[in-house]
Amino acid sequence: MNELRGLYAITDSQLLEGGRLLPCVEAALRGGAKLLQYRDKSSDAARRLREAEALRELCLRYGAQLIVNDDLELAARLGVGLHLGQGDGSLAAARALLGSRAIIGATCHARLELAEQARGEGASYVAFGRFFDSQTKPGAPAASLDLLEQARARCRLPIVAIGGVSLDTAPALIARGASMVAVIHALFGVAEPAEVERRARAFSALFD
Ligand SMILES: Cc1ncc(COP(=O)(O)OP(=O)(O)O)c(N)n1
Ligand SMILES: Cc1nc(C(=O)O)sc1CCOP(=O)(O)O
Ligand SMILES: [Mg+2]
Repeated sequence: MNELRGLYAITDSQLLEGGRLLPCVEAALRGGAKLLQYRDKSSDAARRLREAEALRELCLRYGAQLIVNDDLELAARLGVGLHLGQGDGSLAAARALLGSRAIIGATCHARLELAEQARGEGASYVAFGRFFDSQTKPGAPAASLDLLEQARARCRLPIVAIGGVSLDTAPALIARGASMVAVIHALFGVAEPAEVERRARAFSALFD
């Protein structure tokens, strides 16, 4: 499995509507994204399956890993990774179903004890946030850079930082111990795939 370090791109159905999903995701992968999360809150199961299959194919082509948000059944059907928030179901059950090689991530907000628990239940990475103002999820609980430093010191899993991550804010997160930065708006909130690729390259270069 690839090292969990670098850009973690997360899709957004509103930002990527109108046929933009695949060209913009391909641009992010061309720009070096290592993980791609399919985050779609709709209940259109047929479309979700179709889109996730297409994303799995793209990830395969670019050597990246696909993670499905929230939906254990879809992740199991496609044989890909899964991200679970608090309240999205049992991490231990997901690990049992997806197997030891699957990448499974857990939302820990700003709480170190949740990271410890997630590690015990088989998480591959822990995600903390939101670190900055987020256009995508403005109401997510806030986390501080100090928390990130404490997590780095105490937590033996790769750490994902999320929430308001931009090319301006990412360097501080990486300096304080983030293994990956998870980005929606600052990556996909632009019109042209070429600009998505440029931004992905710039995020990826922060990890060199
Ligand atoms: C990498 C990463 N970190 C955190 C989240 C948030 O998960 P959750 O709290 O379950 O919220 P939703 O994304 O489901 O709205 C995430 N998706 N990815
Ligand atoms: C999906 C999500 N979860 C968060 C958390 O803090 O758990 S913040 C967030 C949104 C991230 O999008 P953007 O890069 O546009 O801020
Ligand atoms: Mg969730």
